[in-house]
Order: sequence, then structure tokens, then C-alpha cells
Amino acid sequence: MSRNLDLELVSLTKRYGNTVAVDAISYHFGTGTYACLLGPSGCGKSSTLRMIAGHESVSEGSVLLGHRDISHRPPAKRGTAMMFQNYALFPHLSVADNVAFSLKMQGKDAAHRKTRAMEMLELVDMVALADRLPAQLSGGQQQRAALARALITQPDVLLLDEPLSALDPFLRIRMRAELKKLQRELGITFIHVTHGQDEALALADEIVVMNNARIEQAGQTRQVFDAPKTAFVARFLGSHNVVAMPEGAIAIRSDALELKAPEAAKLPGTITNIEYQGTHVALTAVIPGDQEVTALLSDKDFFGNPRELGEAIGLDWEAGAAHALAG
Ligand SMILES: Nc1ncnc2c1ncn2[C@@H]1O[C@H](COP(=O)(O)OP(=O)(O)OP(=O)(O)O)[C@@H](O)[C@H]1O
Repeated sequence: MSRNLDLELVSLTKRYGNTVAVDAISYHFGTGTYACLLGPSGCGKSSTLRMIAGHESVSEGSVLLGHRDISHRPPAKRGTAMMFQNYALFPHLSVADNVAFSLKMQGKDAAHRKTRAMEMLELVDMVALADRLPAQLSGGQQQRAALARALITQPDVLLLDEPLSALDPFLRIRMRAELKKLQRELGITFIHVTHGQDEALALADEIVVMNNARIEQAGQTRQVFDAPKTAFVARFLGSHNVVAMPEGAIAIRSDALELKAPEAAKLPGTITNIEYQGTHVALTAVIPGDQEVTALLSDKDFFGNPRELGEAIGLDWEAGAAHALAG
């Protein structure tokens, strides 16, 4: 039977003076989950991650790993490891010595350190660069070295604070595929902080959307994306329209909107913008109440029945496609 290594946050709170950075959040991460903490700048993502890692004290509440309360243990004794945004590699140490650093701190002998460092470098495909200094590595290679350094302690939970943000867009997409593969191979829990909704959707089994120090919505990635509960989540995840209807606000995915004749549809509208996006065409229309909505049409649908700016249209959707929003 595999060990229970579920990570639980119980009413976890962080205060800096009068600022409440994290406000009594509770969440259960199952063993082996890839979770993304997502939200705008200042919503408390990094503070949450740092409290899990032990790099920030917990003001109230607790962090449990496999039912053990680790809230007040030092970072090295929690079963967690953290990979920082700027990788925090020591510039004067070789890649192998950077990777082996925590073993040196634990007083392990040089031969053991070398063997383990090379195993970790093998895992991230960096053996050939073991003797280089960090300055002699590309951004993607530095990221791999930082990953190897975090993983050498055999953590049960790897915490990643914006691990891809220092990379150019092309490399970011390649490295995110590698992160996902590594997590699958290791089978441990990854908790990854990001601003980017694309990154979260691409990587996460579960997403935790934070806003103003609280969890606004969390759950399986597709469930949250398909049924946002608040206007904030719908707008933050993107690809949704938030529409004020007489019965209350609803969210509808842009790709769920269909064009019909005005009298045959739920909403009449007038086309204000048509944007060609290669595989799709984004068509924006103004609807009653001076609201704008965007319909994402396949290029086949659009060019099969092209529309013009200023044209009157009807916007329709299937019954299950609209989600009532709270607040
Ligand atoms: N050491 C600190 N002292 C005082 N206030 C802090 C400190 N660290 C963070 N804060 C405040 O706590 C709040 C949450 O910050 P945090 O860094 O957790 O947010 P974040 O969501 O990770 O933001 P970003 O995406 O910009 O990194 C912010 O209002 C921030 O200004």
C-alpha cells in the first residue's frame, strides 16, 4: 500500500503587520497531484507556497503532510522542497555541487554526494554539463539544474514558484512539457504557482484560483474551466463571456456561442469587430445593456457564412452552456 502523503492546508493564514496576505484558506491536495495556484499579483499565492515550504512562518492554521502537522518544522525537515523563480543557484559552484548542496549540509560524504548528484542530473538530462558553472548554462539548463537540486532531497511535495517565468515563450512551452513528464515519472505532488492561465490549464490536474487572499474556486482543472462560479474566475481563466441577463449574471464560453438570425436567438447583437486568428475567427458584438461578447468561430463556420462589421446577428447557446454566477 502506498503511503498517504496528502497535503492539507487547514485555515492557513498569513499576516504581515496589518496586511492579511492569506486569509484562512483550506484545501486538500491528494498524493501525486499536479496542482497550480493561480491568481493575480498580490493575491497571496507565493505566501501560501512559502508557508508550505517553511520559508515563511504560519500566522494561524496549519499545514499537514500525511496527517503530520509540519507547520513549525524547519524547511529541510518537512518532506517538501522548493524551486525558486530565479533558480537561486550558487554562481561559484559547479552544477554538480549546486545539486549536491543540501547533502553537504546534511554532512554526507563526497562520494555519496557525487553519486546522488549524477543520478539527479541524469533525471533532468544534464549529466554532460555537471562541471559547468551556472553562468555557462542557458535559461532552460539552469532551470533543470534547479529542479535537480530541489529533487535530491527526495521530497514528497515539490513547490515551484513561477518556475517558467524566466524563460522565453518558446522554451517555456517546451519546459512545461518536461515538468509534466517529470511529475508523472516521479509520482509526487507538484504545487506550481503561476500568473498564467494557459500554463495552469496545460499542466494542472487541479487548479486553485486565488483572489484577495482567499480561494475563489478550486477543483479539477476542466471542471473549474467548464463551470466557473464567479465572474472573477470566468474572466481570469479567459475564453469566457460574462453577461448580465435579467435573471442574473451568467458565464458562457466564447466557443459555445452560435450565430443565428436575431429573431431565432436568445440575444440580439451588432458586430463591432472581426479578428482572424488562423484556426479561428473571434467575432465581437455589442448586445443590450451596452455589453460586449466574443464568439469564437471555427474558420470553416465563419468563412462558410461570412459576416460584416455592423451586421445585426443573434447569439444563441445550448441550455447547458450557460453557468449562473454568484455575487
Ligand atoms: N514580506 C512581506 N511583508 C509585507 N507584506 C508582504 C510581504 N510579502 C508579501 N506581502 C504582501 O502580501 C500580499 C500577498 O503577497 P504574495 O507575494 O503572497 O502574492 P502573490 O499572489 O504571490 O503575488 P505575485 O504574483 O505578484 O508574486 C501582497 O499584498 C503583498 O504586498
